[in-house]
Amino acid sequence: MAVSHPEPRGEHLPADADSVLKLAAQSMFDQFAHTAMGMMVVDRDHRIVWISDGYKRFLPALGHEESDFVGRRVEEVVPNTLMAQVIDSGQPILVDLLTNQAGTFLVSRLPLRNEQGEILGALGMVLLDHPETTMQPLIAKFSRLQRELDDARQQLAAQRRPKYTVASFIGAGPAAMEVKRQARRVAQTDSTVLLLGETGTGKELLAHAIHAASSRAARPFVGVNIAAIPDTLLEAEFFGVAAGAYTGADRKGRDGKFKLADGGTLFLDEIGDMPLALQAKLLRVLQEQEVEPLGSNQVQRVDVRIIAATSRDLPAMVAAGGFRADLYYRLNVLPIRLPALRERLGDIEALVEALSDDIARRSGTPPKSLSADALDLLAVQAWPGNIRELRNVLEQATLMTDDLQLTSTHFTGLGLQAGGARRAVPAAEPNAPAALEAPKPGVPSQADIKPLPQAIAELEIQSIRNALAATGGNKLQASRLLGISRATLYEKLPMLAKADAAAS
Ligand SMILES: Nc1ncnc2c1ncn2[C@@H]1O[C@H](COP(=O)(O)OP(=O)(O)OP(=O)(O)O)[C@@H](O)[C@H]1O
Repeated sequence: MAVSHPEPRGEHLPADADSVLKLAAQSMFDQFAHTAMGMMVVDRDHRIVWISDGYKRFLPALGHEESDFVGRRVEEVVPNTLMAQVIDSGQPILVDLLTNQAGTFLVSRLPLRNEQGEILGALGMVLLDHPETTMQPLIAKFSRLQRELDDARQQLAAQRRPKYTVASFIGAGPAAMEVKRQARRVAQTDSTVLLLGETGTGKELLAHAIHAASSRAARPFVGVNIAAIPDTLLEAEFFGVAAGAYTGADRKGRDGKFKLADGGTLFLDEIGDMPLALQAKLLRVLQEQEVEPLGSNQVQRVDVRIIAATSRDLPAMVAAGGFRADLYYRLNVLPIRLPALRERLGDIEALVEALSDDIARRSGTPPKSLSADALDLLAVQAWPGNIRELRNVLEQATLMTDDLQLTSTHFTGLGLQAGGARRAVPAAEPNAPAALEAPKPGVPSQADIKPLPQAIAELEIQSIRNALAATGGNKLQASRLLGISRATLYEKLPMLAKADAAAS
């Protein structure tokens, strides 16, 4: 297309390419600064360092004043912005629509680099502040999609909101009070916390509580049970997968747990089960606060507080070469040891009350009280599975009867014995047919014969129960005894709960 230009008067363009480019860049910037509705500059830590005068008029709608806007991380004060993505990826977003409570805007975002090409930050421009008038159909569709996305994000945030506070950790004895004191103290810091204790002592509950009491409470709490994920998938689960790195389900790329927990807390449950190769990578992430998704050669900055937990003896694992010493010291900054239930039996009554209320609320049944002899019986048990086991026993006793008060008989029926020992309870058979003929001594009667799939399933359930009982609930040890992977054991655990429910 021929364009007629007025005859240049006076100065000409500089002759060398470098100067021409500099001139072009300067002119473009001046032009944009003039015509754009607003501009902002953000540094590589996502903090806003400058906004133009034009931008300031959006501040009231965003709910901020200049003094509490400049200096903040852009994603905290501009909902739905992609400035952070531009900085982290180094890729510009030349034209985009941004919608938030201040309106819908046509925006452009460019990374800012130094002469070595390193990212220093990004420049954001609001090109048009009422694009709906000129781009109506596109905007309508975009606004609908954005609303749907906001709803989905809110639902996700609600799911990730902490479920427990420090007050949810029931117990008023000295051991429980000390745990709560330590939890409140570490919540005030941003350091790594290591929760140590047997299975079922409340490590996950406490991790939620520490997050809820910390300055990160409004940001996500993301939990990963390392023992439940096959080793081959752990790396992708932690660090994510870059788009295009794989075919199939991960083709579009996927954020890892570190990224999902950005700004919040990442709970690494069963850290003692982490394979050695991944321990080295985790250590690097903790030191650098940067992750590199699989199949990408770009790092993403993350700001994550780690709470790790284990029921295993980490110093012994370090000594045996199964856990890296450097990672152990990195994690063991603020250790909290959770007492086993048998070390705080004085809390049983308070725990029973809180757990019974919770069971009643969840099952929609009236809350049940416990007689004194029932409490005495519970107080002499060893509780290898700790509070989780206490809860399961209460749940089974509650579902077994309509009585509003549970007595010791309800619990002896479940195998609990006065001396604290356990009697094996045969699995109930609600649909067992009546005996067809009198059994001959030494020969099984026909009524004893079960369909093979049922017999196999029962044997499987019983073997898993035995392995868990023999290892005090340690799933890794139990899976080793059974000769199956931890992941397979976790897949099978719901069968046990189903069998319990069917038996009661
Ligand atoms: N102090 C407590 N007060 C009330 N409930 C508790 C307490 N401790 C644990 N629980 C309950 O016991 C169950 C097990 O707790 P949790 O999952 O936190 O234990 P854990 O130590 O993380 O177990 P694991 O090591 O097996 O993952 C949960 O239902 C939890 O709510």
